[in-house]
Amino acid sequence: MQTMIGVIGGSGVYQIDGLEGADWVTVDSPFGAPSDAILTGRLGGVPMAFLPRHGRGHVHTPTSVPYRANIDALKRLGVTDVIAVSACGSFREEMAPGDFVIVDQFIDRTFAREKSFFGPGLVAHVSVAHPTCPRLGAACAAAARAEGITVHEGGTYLAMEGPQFSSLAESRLYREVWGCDVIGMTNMPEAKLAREAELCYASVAMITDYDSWHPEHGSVDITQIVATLTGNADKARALVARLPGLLGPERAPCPHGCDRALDHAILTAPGARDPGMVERLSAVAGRVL
Ligand SMILES: CSC[C@H]1O[C@H](OP(=O)(O)O)[C@H](O)[C@@H]1O
Ligand SMILES: Nc1ncnc2[nH]cnc12
Repeated sequence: MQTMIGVIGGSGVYQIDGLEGADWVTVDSPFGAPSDAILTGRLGGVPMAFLPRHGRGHVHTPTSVPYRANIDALKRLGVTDVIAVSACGSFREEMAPGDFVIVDQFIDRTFAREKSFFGPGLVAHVSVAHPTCPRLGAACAAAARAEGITVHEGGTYLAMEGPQFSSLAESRLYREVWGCDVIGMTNMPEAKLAREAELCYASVAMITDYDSWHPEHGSVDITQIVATLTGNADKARALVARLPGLLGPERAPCPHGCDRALDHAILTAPGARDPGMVERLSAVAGRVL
């Protein structure tokens, strides 16, 4: 099978450079319009698709990002591996602004978003015990190291609804009681939906600030975040440029089973399935429907 890398660019990452045959394509999805057109092309001989999560010009809030349409559209284009690049606050002294963290766990505190492609008439339950792909995460870590980026492998991401940043009490709770490492507003339900769509998903958290727990840094300051974002975005683009060489054009089945997540997940009997739902899920779940 052929590799196709999908990159979801977060705050500050609205385009990537160097794609051969670069073309912004509009992809229709039964789940609505994606955040923007998708930049397609080839990098290092490997097909790539880039989608700015908030749209060019940053028009979507973390709540209004059309997560289902985005993942469905990437799947329709043939993407096999999704790299999510996201600005995050840090709960750890040693995870400093400018560092990257390869996230491997999440606590999902979002509450105002559609979290599944499935529903009445087509019910499915996938496991997200291990919501990211270790193979893809290791490639991102290797790419970061090759670029001289300080990278921490493994970390728990607290996904909050936003758009306001956390209170001091919330920040302390997430850090001291729940043991989280970073905080952001967008990787959930994105990671859950990628798993439902049988896509390998890795999350690269780019630290912009210390959230509000840090006694010497005080409240989260958006001006400081934006200043750090610019440097982080350049590093993220350099990391992405390394991925084709690390992943290669040919792809074996995922050793962790991300691409087979739906093997036993659908509970609705074939004769009881809603034909409209089956049609809507033709890209996400077509392999097993
Ligand atoms: C720019 S600060 C808050 C904003 O940045 C992050 O977005 P993304 O994850 O898309 O990089 C965070 O989740 C908030 O949406
Ligand atoms: N401190 C923070 N909290 C939530 N999302 C963020 N994105 C960047 N910094 C953040």
